[in-house]
Amino acid sequence: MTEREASKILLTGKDGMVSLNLFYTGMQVLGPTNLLQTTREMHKRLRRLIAEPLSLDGLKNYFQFINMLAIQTLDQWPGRTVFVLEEASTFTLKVIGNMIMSLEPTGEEQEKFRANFKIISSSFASLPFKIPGTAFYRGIQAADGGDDENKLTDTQLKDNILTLLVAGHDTTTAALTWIMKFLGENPEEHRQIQANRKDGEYLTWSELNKMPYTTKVISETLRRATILPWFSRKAAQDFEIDGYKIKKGWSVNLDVVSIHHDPEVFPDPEKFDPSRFDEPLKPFSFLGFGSGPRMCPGINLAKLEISIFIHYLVCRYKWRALEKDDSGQPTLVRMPKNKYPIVVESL
Ligand code: HEM
Repeated sequence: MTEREASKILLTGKDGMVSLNLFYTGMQVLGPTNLLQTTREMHKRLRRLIAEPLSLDGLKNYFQFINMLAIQTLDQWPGRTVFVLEEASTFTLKVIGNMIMSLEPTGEEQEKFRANFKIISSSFASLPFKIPGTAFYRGIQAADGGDDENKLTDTQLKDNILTLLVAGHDTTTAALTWIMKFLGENPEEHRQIQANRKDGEYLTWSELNKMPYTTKVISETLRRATILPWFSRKAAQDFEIDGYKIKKGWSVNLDVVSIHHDPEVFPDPEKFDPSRFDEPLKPFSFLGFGSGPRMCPGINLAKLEISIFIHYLVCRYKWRALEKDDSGQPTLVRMPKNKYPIVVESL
């Protein structure tokens, strides 16, 4: 389905009309109780549990870690060819590894985690989970009300933590890479923030929450690159959509690339233009983080990581792309095929 109207029906999924259609390997890897496969009450409950640690308030705890990691990562960039996709992947994995498992950014455990996660992305493996004891685990358990009967089982916890890792890693990696590709060098907002800062050299929490232009650049990147090009649903009952009769059990896919390139909503759709987001858009025309009950629960985290990284990048460095190649990899999460090679200079 390529129309905005269809996206409204499929994404709001009223009356339990559709469920998320997870491909077979995804179901196997993520386990039977993962958020993506659950529906109705259980889905709502799991969403409620992960909402707190992924809220802006919850994320404050990781702000300093992400700040320092962005600085350290960028410090290593000048003087060599940097494949942005690879670096973005390392950065986002370290962030989520720290959040969910309290992993330090370097050391043996980090290496083990990275190696296993690579296997997980394409098949199965067990992760060196140390979940009990981490702040994230306590956050989830606390949100659960402390009632033993209602506590998530170990399997539910494992499945869902893995789901967050898998759902949050490639997506944020791709977004960070594409944003650098589209951003070119448009540093005004960040240099202004830096110039207005009275003391200290690091980005502060309140500055982070006042970046209107960067927010538009992120949205326009997600529109133009459409990192998740289609969303898949399974019909839980017979229904009709846009005059098509859909039978229970069928897959219905929403073609988000078409919705994001509808010239009626986005004139000259191939052009990168953050000012498209100056005014509110028609409902269901921008689906960078989805919409409805399955809208991305990692939206705050993704924006936080990207904004921090971009801040230090544009304040401290200038960069140049080494290739002019716009093709993407044929993967579910769209990424630049050439991993976006650049060279970087300190300012
Ligand atoms: C820029 C980065 C990201 C993008 C573009 C993105 C995009 C999306 C989109 C479009 C959906 C809805 C898919 C659908 O309706 O079929 C979604 C769902 C989801 N995202 Fe994200 N995401 C990002 C980062 C993250 C992060 C950092 C996390 C976790 C920490 C995360 C966890 C999830 C989960 C668990 C779901 C499924 C929600 C549900 O079924 O209720 N995402 N994401």
